[in-house]
Amino acid sequence: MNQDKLKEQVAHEAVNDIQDNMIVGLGTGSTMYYAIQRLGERVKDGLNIKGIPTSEQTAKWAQQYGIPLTDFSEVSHLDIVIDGADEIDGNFQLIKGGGGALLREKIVANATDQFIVIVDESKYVKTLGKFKLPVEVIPFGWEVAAREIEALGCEATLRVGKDGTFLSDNGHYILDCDFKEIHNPEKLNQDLISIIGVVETGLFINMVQKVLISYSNPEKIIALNN
Ligand SMILES: O=C[C@H](O)[C@H](O)[C@H](O)COP(=O)(O)O
Repeated sequence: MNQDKLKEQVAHEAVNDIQDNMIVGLGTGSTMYYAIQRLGERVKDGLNIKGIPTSEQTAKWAQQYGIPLTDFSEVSHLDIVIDGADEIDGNFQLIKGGGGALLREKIVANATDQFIVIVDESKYVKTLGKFKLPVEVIPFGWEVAAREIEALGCEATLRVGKDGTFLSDNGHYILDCDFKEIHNPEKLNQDLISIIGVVETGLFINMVQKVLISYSNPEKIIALNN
């Protein structure tokens, strides 16, 4: 089975957890696309929910599929948040931000006690770090922040988009940091966040309640509860 099919299956499974009257955090990325599409079908069939999107792209898809949206001016707690990830390890620690949405994703994930992560088998790893860790930084003086980040033991590359330097939805830059292997994600997160100019990191530490992983051979979805 190809990776897109695995993403679709795990996304559909997660959407089964959504019930009437819930406030739902909607993550970002290609796996979430399938969840948004499926959720839109359920809304069409009468499911009454409101979503909070974690990116402009997700907001567009939600509108396209007829999902009513709300925001933090109306809501302070979310009943459930569903999101993809770039890597997850056996301790439920995550790397996110491959799509640049890590800051809003972390704000939304922090506002629930039901943060559900959906991944295909390729994202479930023994040690985090093969995927370059996205770190969101203020554009002014980003070079200084990058040098301090590199002093922690990585190579930090400024992300480039199709129109030049990539800008997050919040108007910030993203540094993709190649640590190779991250053995103490909690400490690294602390060290990074204490650097002036760093807005947020793609390390999601002790935030996940449940992960759903789709496998191809044999075909199955495994749920791990934290
Ligand atoms: O910024 C993007 C998000 O953190 C995504 O959740 C992550 O990159 C996974 O995306 P995808 O489902 O496209 O692999």
